[in-house]
Amino acid sequence: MDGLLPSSTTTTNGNTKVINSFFPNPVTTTNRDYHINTSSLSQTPADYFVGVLDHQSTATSPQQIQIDNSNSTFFIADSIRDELTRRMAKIQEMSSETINIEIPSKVDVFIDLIQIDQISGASSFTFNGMISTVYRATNSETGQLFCLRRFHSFQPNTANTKLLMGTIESWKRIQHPNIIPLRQVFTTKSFGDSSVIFVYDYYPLAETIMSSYFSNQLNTIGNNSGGGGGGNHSTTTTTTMTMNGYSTSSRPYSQQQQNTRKYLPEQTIWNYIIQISSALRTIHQSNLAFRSLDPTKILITSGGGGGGVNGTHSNINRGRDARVKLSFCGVTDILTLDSIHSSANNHRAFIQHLQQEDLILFGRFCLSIATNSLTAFTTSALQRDNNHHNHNNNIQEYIDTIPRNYSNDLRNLILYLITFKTNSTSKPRSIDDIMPMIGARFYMQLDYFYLRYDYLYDELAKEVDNGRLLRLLSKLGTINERPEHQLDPTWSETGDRYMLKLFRDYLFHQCDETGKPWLDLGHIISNLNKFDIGSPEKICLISRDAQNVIIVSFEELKRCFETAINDLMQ
Ligand SMILES: Nc1ncnc2c1ncn2[C@@H]1O[C@H](COP(=O)(O)OP(=O)(O)OP(=O)(O)O)[C@@H](O)[C@H]1O
Repeated sequence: MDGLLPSSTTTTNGNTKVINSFFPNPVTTTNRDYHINTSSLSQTPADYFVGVLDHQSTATSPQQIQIDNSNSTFFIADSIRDELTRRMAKIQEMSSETINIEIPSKVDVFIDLIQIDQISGASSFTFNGMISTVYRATNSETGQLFCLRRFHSFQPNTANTKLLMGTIESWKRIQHPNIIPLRQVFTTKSFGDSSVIFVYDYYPLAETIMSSYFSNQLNTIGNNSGGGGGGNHSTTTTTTMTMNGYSTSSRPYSQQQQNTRKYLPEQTIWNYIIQISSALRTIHQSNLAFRSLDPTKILITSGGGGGGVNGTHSNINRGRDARVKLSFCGVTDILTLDSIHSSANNHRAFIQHLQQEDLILFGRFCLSIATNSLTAFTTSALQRDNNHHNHNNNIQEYIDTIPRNYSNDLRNLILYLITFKTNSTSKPRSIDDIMPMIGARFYMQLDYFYLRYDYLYDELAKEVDNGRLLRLLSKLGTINERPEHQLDPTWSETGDRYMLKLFRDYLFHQCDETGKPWLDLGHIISNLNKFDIGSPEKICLISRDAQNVIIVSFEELKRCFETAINDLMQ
């Protein structure tokens, strides 16, 4: 129904009048009545082509009940439609610009590979000396889209295939709303080298936290290791930085201009904390560690624009309904296979150590978003490894800035996560420890998401109705004027199907008194609804040459329609 403007309505004495919405100069509806009653039957046939709109308040379809003075009661809210439309456009993007001779036409079962985010024009990511490239691809067997992360020139470790397969299976089993699931891992020579491909679910328009919040700071890393606050822009376009063991290429200056946001609302930070901690909890409970927690590996998959619970834009709610997901799951484990340990005890201790590292990285991540400083993440990452004392001093500077903008609770949570305990006798921390620190904010965020859920459900209901009408119209279009049935009496101009053709004219091809096309979405929708439910109400159908006039009920039309569509489907 997109593209058709909705009708507005007025209600007088229990009658709802749908006012022409479709065209700028609507025909006045006051004197129009499409209900076939004795008085209307006395009209001339031509009168029936004049606009006909008048809903009784005892409307029989949900669509009629929904109609009111506002467009938003008729169609899904603009903010949701915008986001979904942009997603669809992204999905359908098959741009010729991205045709790249280095990309094979088929990799395993995947076709139509398009490199995602070719920001610097080159593969931007290295891990353990391996270059990584991310593609969107279509599974040729199912038509589903996936995200393929390829590591170039991979030498598989054949020493422990059982452990490798076990690790892959453990990651594939993880299902969580804040984790992008790993579907498959395979090696391929399709790119002309020996590559390993990690297959993940694809999220159109997903944006990394890095590009969403920190792209304007990338070039300052390395030059600026002081206290919190965003850095100045540099006009350099190809700086390379190292973060958490990975090297990344920075964005061009034009891209850095996009996100110059100051401090995030505290609720948004708690929103991220709740979602990411929940993901880590599931990973840790599965005896695994994420090992890659940094701003480039956390994706905002929806709601980053701050639509708000009811679709209204507000800065206060910016990011409050953002959905975040951890990407890159399993990569470190599978590529390094460094979890090979002879005894079960060693293995447990090793995983526990990695989980502690996850908590520290999580703390650094929270610190960086709370201070709006990528340096808070990278400095602490580097300095912790080099010198604990300096590390603590510099981190303290960042932590001290938190209460200027946020609660002590947030500060304490970050401090708890970030504090690196060297004492091997101290009890290992668990992600569950932070639950009491989040406290009642869980409820606040949950309430917020429930409200959003209810709102989205209501919006969905409108489109369900529109979807029903689209299916009805598709069937009607399929039946009408099929050339191969021209000689078949049941399909001919005198048969049952003829009425459906006249009904099509009745819906779409009416003219006003002056012979001008009369277009009204309300007329179309209300009559389609009556047709769909097979209302006993009658209408008058007139042939184009005005020689045939047929009085028929919607019920009868529906019977013709069902017979016709059943015939076609056999
Ligand atoms: N599952 C996914 N669905 C959709 N897009 C994804 C998915 N995983 C990653 N992406 C997108 O692919 C792009 C590249 O991902 P990557 O993890 O390499 O991030 P990056 O910011 O380019 O990091 P780096 O600079 O370290 O390479 C990012 O724009 C990210 O949003």
